[in-house]
Amino acid sequence: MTDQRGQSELRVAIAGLGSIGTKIATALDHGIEGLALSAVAVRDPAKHQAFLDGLNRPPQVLSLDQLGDAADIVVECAPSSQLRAIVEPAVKRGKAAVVVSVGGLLDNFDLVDLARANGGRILVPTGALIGLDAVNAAAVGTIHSVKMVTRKPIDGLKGAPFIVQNNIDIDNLREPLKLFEGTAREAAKGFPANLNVAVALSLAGVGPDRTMVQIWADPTVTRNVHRIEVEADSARFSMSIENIPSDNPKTGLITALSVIALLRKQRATLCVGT
Ligand SMILES: NC(=O)C1=CN([C@@H]2O[C@H](COP(=O)(O)OP(=O)(O)OC[C@H]3O[C@@H](n4cnc5c(N)ncnc54)[C@H](O)[C@@H]3O)[C@@H](O)[C@H]2O)C=CC1
Ligand SMILES: O=C([O-])CC(=O)C(=O)O
Repeated sequence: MTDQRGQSELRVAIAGLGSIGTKIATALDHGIEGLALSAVAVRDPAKHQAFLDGLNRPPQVLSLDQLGDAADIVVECAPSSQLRAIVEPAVKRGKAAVVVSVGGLLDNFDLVDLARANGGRILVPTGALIGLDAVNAAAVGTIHSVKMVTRKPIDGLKGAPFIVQNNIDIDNLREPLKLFEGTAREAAKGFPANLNVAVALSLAGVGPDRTMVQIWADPTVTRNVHRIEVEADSARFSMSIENIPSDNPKTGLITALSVIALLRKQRATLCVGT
């Protein structure tokens, strides 16, 4: 199908139909200007059959490595352990990969070179965070420091490797406990399913080794709270966001919406924000 500008519809594939992936699939099925859902990859097809049958235009169900053939944009919404298996075949074929498990990108950064060599692209949405447009803009000048403080309810942190390895009991907390203070790179290792936002912030700004992060387990909050402070030669800004957890308590509801907003921009006539 072509639009009024003679452009053909962009085909989108989704890898992983969990809390984020199903919302993006539904939005595409309901209609995003110039885009169509062409394929999905799931771990257990039987589990998702009823959902897929309920879509107006059910996509093909393919393996992870086939998505780059069936789509122009492959959206990664799976655990970070699958990042390479999803992104590599797509960018090798010169396609775009939208990455939500952005923490996993740090250990697979050669994928950026691979994309560059093959005309592919890697797009990181703002996700569960706020204000990466301002951080991007400030980074065109000089950023002196970026600090982030994350507070999450206990369920949003349970099972994180840093907590398990250090035998920290967070189940019986009555007061906020600072679990971690360090760089975004270290945070991504210790909290791979909880701190993607810190890595996205670092890639927008001063990188994973200069972006400083605190992580608190906080039994007094019901939302995933992120506060950012940036000091730059163009501006000083503080931003905070209080995310309502989705059916996956580690994942804020706004994350899927951020990806949908990014997808809308791919073919929108009016684009607002960088
Ligand atoms: N960038 C950001 O701001 C944020 C990123 N995330 C990250 O996004 C990713 C997805 O999050 P959710 O949707 O909440 O997770 P989820 O656990 O709800 O969904 C992940 C899905 O991937 C599927 N999956 C696992 N292995 C697969 C495979 N080999 N092939 C196909 N599908 C497979 C699972 O069955 C599950 O349905 C996670 O890595 C999470 O850490 C989460 C929140 C914010
Ligand atoms: O960054 C993440 O992985 C998730 C997160 O903090 C949120 O949803 O607020």
